[in-house]
Amino acid sequence: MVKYLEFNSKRKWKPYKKTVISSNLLPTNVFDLKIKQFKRCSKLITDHKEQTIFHHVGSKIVTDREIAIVARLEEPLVVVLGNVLSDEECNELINMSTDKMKRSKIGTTRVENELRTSSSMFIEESENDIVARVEKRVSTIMNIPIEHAEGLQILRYTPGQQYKPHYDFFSATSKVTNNRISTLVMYLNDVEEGGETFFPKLNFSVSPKKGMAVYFEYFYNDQTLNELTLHGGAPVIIGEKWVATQWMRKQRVRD
Ligand SMILES: O=C(O)CCC(=O)C(=O)O
Ligand SMILES: [Fe+2]
Repeated sequence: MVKYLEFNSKRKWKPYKKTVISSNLLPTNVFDLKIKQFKRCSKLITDHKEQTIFHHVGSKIVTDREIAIVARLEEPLVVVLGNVLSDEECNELINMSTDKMKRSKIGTTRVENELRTSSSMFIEESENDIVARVEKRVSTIMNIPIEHAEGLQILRYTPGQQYKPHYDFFSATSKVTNNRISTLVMYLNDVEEGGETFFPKLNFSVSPKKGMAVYFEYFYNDQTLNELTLHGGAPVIIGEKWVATQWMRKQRVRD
């Protein structure tokens, strides 16, 4: 009898006993052997996983609302979340921003650039009760104190507008010392067609849905994991797309 490991319902590796198949006897069930190989491989992967900022497990995050963990990719960590914002909060964020929209400015130099063709604006910190409530919730979800948060950025895309693949962190050559470490993109409306947030290196995309969000982080020691978070906003085909993006920095940016 030999001890094997299996992943139990509480996400813990538990030993279990199984009779070993003698090496000079071919297993009658090849599928059984494949399962054993898979278990050994997945144990190796788990052992080498890097620590993440996002610490929530299971299917829920309890804040002032109950957030649903809908799907997750482990490394790099990309999490799809449901019920992040109420309809009222989405509508209010859109209304607040509509009048203030300017052509998007991107990067540290804040120049206009074809990388992003949407319009955007930053919401001042805790501009009203709704913003303060959303920021608090976002800080709980992202597991980072609100002092590390840039102001919420609101983006509006009309048909044909997009955000080409990019990294949210600044490159080593940019000389930014307090870099970004994680992102939460919240969808403020339903888009009739197009506008997916896509991760070309992961072959993964998320369709916008009002109140839902996608979270990802890029604070890994292994730079290749950070670079797998390349992402963009696909062109909107029909309708409009509104998102609120929260970027978190390694060190505080507010008092
Ligand atoms: O619009 C999207 O889906 C992505 C937005 C984004 O990448 C960002 O705001 O950094
Ligand atoms: Fe981005």
